[in-house]
Amino acid sequence: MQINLTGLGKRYNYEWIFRNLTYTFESGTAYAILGHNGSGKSTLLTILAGHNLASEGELSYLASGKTIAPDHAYRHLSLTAPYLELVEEFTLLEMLDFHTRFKPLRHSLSNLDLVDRMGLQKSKHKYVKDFSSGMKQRLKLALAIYSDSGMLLLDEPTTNLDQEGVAWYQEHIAQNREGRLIIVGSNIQHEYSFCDQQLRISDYHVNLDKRKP
Ligand SMILES: Nc1ncnc2c1ncn2[C@@H]1O[C@H](COP(=O)(O)OP(=O)(O)OP(=O)(O)O)[C@@H](O)[C@H]1O
Repeated sequence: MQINLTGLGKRYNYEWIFRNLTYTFESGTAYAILGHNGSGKSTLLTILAGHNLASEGELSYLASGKTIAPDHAYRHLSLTAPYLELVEEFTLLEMLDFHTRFKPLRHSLSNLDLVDRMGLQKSKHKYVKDFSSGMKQRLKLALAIYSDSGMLLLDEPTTNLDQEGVAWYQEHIAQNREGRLIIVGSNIQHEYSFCDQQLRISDYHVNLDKRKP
């Protein structure tokens, strides 16, 4: 997998969030998108995921050397983000049945195998709405990490996780990163410490001072 960005820019109304972003993301590499609150990390991730449109520039996806149409990119990626909701009315097993109908799991794992990997055996018949916030986050992460996708986009992946949950995240990423393109939006070291490359979104902010005569 490869994502190529050329002169990418995004603005909301009259406010440019970033501009002139030219960058290549490649399989086998993990990237951290870094920046302070409100700097545009989530905005860039939603554009990469095809959930949001750039205001200028070009974005292209390649799989095995072939161009993928942007509206088909979702087939190759999995995403987790604080704003993405689980189906609260499902039990854990119902949630996994629903999800894996659209996105099968990697390594031919069964849904029960995934329950084991999450360490949520005792909660398999519990409604998602009754999960703690840390259990919900672990479920969201597991669905993303264990989906059979070449691109893994993780926005603030350890939100609501305690120390044990963070260790679980690090362990399962390490076991499932090989050959994949991973992009983490974060400003917390333990979320992106495994990443090979760092992209500072603030390097692409429009510096208004520079435009003054
Ligand atoms: N739909 C929207 N309409 C208008 N402005 C928006 C919209 N979404 C985001 N913004 C603005 O874009 C900027 C970047 O927001 P974004 O959520 O991408 O930042 P972030 O780096 O992910 O922040 P955080 O670390 O707080 O999650 C902010 O100023 C935000 O208010």
